Amino acid sequence: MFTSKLLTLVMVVQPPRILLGMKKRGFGVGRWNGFGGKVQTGETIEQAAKRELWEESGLTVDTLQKVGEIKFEFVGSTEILHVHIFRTDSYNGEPVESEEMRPQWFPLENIPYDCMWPDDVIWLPLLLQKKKFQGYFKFEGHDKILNYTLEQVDDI
Ligand SMILES: Nc1nc(SCCc2ccccc2)c2[nH]cnc2n1
Repeated sequence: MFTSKLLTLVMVVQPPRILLGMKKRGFGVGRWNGFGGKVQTGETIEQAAKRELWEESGLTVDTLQKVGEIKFEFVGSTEILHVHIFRTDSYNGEPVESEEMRPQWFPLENIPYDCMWPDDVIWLPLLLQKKKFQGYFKFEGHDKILNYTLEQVDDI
């Protein structure tokens, strides 16, 4: 019996650069990632994505593009992480460090995949090509992908 946990992830992309945050604590600590977290009761997934982006980076956005959904299973856990992934090319404000994240711009030609979740190198190129996708990754621990599926979709 698996339960599902709704999470958001926002990738801020302004070619030729991408804004990532170094996770300072909690789940995924020590890895560069987009900005996101849990969906709270009473908010939509998109509202949660905008809230988490603001809380973690200080940025506000008018619009987010929904680009993907990935479900993550971790061996030994009955909780599936259902991550809704968004992209934005425009924002208001300037990135500021938070308790959770230290933001930094990276050239798209030099994304620090070695210091990110190991699945990111598989799906992030689709986001950068403005494709829409749906995926499933099964992890053993936080470093080893046992198997995965990833497909492009027309609508997400
Ligand atoms: N890129 C990426 N992100 C996540 S969790 C994203 C959602 C999240 C969860 C908790 C705090 C902040 C953000 C991953 N999990 C397994 N592979 C992964 N890849």
